Amino acid sequence: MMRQLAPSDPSGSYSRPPGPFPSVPPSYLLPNPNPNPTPTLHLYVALPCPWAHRALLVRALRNLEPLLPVSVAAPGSDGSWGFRNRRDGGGGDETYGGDLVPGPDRANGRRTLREVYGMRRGGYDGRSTVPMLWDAEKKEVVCNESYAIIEFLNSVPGGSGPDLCPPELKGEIEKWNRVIYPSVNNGVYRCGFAQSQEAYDTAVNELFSTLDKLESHLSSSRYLCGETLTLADVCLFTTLIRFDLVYNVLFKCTKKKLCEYSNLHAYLRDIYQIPKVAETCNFEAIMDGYYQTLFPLNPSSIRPIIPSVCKHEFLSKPHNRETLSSSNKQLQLQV
Ligand SMILES: N[C@@H](CCC(=O)N[C@@H](CS)C(=O)NCC(=O)O)C(=O)O
Repeated sequence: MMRQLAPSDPSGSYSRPPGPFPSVPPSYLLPNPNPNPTPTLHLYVALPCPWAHRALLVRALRNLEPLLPVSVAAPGSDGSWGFRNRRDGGGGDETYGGDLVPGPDRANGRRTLREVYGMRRGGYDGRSTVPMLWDAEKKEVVCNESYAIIEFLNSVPGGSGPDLCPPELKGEIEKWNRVIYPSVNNGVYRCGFAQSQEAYDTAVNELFSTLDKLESHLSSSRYLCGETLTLADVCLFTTLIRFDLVYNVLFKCTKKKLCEYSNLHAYLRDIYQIPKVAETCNFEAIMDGYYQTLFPLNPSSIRPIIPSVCKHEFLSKPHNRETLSSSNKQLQLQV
């Protein structure tokens, strides 16, 4: 059962299959003289997914909602992504905020994400993953690798709000990503999908030793790269917001709860309280998505009660991190 859910190498370690559309083709990249740079682009996401959450966050922080419509899929009975029609109780009001609930496929009117992938010329029989950037005019998948999508969305002309990847921080952002991706973002999956004790032990020790280092780094740095929120923070946030809700319990990331790390938890609250971020976090959908669909890990599909530290009221408590921003202008990467 686990083998179907999570491919592993001979040692039992989870190995994430690479996506077949790893980068945004240069024709979509700058310089782009088109006054509306994304006229035909459409974003497919699902609310439980941390990788799709990255794209929703950058879309919100860069104020791209008017330029980039979104369709929100939900897990179907077989765990694959599907869309809800209005008569199924699906959302779909066009006002901002109202689009972040599972609803219809607004670009193609299909019932499942697999059908959308299958519309591309040449067909498709790979994994139908979110996030996925779609060219509605060419009927083609542009990219389905979250980091490439968020780098692209950050650079799209017409976006406003802070640059999340300023040139002077690009090197440092990449260094953080090399730490965070294997040990934390993919690290929680390496714990949950391990198929041998040894693979689990390696993954869980790597995860918590990295969280310990992040805890120490964030004691004197407001964000990972100093006082500027960057794409590296976006990537860390979408894993941390799911940590006590899901990964601590379902993926056996049990050494500590995230709320036991005072700096990491305050950092999480700090980002959560940035305008529009909370609207991208749907705790009910996250719980349903993980506990009800990862059948081999939770055969009864019982959804545990949401811990109080994961609720909006708790995440809205003061974080007192504003003062860190001015005291630390010369940060060095310490991990
Ligand atoms: N490398 C991809 C991973 C995306 C991914 O694994 N998405 C999951 C949801 S969390 C998915 O859509 N899985 C469906 C499937 O494997 O069929 C990224 O970072 O964008």
